[in-house]
Amino acid sequence: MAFSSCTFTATLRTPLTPLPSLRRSPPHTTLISQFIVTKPLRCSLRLNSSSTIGVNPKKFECKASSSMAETTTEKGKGKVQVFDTEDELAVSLAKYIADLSDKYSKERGFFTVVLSGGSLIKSLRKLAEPPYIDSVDWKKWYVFWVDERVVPTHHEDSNYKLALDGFLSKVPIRSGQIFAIYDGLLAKDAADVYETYLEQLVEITIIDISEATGLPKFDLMLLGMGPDGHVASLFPGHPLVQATKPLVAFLKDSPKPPLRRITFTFPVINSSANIALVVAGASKADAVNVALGNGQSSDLLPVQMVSPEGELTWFLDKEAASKL
Ligand SMILES: O=C(O)[C@H](O)[C@@H](O)[C@H](O)[C@H](O)COP(=O)(O)O
Repeated sequence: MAFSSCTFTATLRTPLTPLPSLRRSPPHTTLISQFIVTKPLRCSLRLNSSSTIGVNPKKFECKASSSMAETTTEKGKGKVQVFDTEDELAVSLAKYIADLSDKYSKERGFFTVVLSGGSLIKSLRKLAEPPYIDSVDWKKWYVFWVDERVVPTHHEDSNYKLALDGFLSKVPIRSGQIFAIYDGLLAKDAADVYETYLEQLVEITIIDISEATGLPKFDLMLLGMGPDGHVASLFPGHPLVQATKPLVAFLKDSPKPPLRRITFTFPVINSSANIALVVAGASKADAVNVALGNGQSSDLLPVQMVSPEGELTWFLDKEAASKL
């Protein structure tokens, strides 16, 4: 990468605190030798007799659930929770995140969280309310983005602005621990700088490292999914879906506007300790059915490639699950 340390610190967003003592680490070129191709997700839903969701019990087995959700787990394939309403989904999501925050804050002294854009941010609203606003150890949080649109951070399309307005401005996370993708550079340069920044944070152990891949291992990645099954800015049929490097890539041809975006690629997404896929609304039902049910697609949907080193948990509302 063509950045001196001096350029690197100068490229940080103004609200952020630079880490001037950091030295640049070598790139991950020796660490990513091969992309681990993941199998499509399959799950087995278990429904009780009082279930109101539209799942065909012939396709799925049923088992005990929490009071608000139908919960399914199949070893290695993820946990699937279906909620009657998006509000119930948001309540459960807040508890899930708060529990992980507690675990990693105690175990590691840090909690690294990756956000996406879209409706996910609204679904985080319960974290900014009691009891979590008071009980979560917010000073341990370090926040990142899985993707960003190449627009100024005050632009309506900015994922940073979306998260700031909808979530981050309502919780006491230190501004120096919020790592936006820098908007003042060419897209490729901004992607390179962000990747270098991740390397720096791995070096000082704020971001964990995957023993399996040698890549940054985030404690929690919160992903939304588009109706076409895209996650992050990895779209069906796009070459970046199969990319093994860089860890942070740019594209100029996003099928979803805006065209120019920056995105993590699957090797780093799948090195995560935990991934939550948060999906609500009927427009997502077909893609959910391809990923979790018997639905067919001529393309491998990007969401089918989400397979973290750790735990995968789906948060679905009943509309998104309606074709299962
Ligand atoms: O920048 C983006 O566009 C997002 O990061 C993107 O990956 C988003 O998460 C999905 O498109 C789902 O968005 P919705 O939940 O709004 O459908």
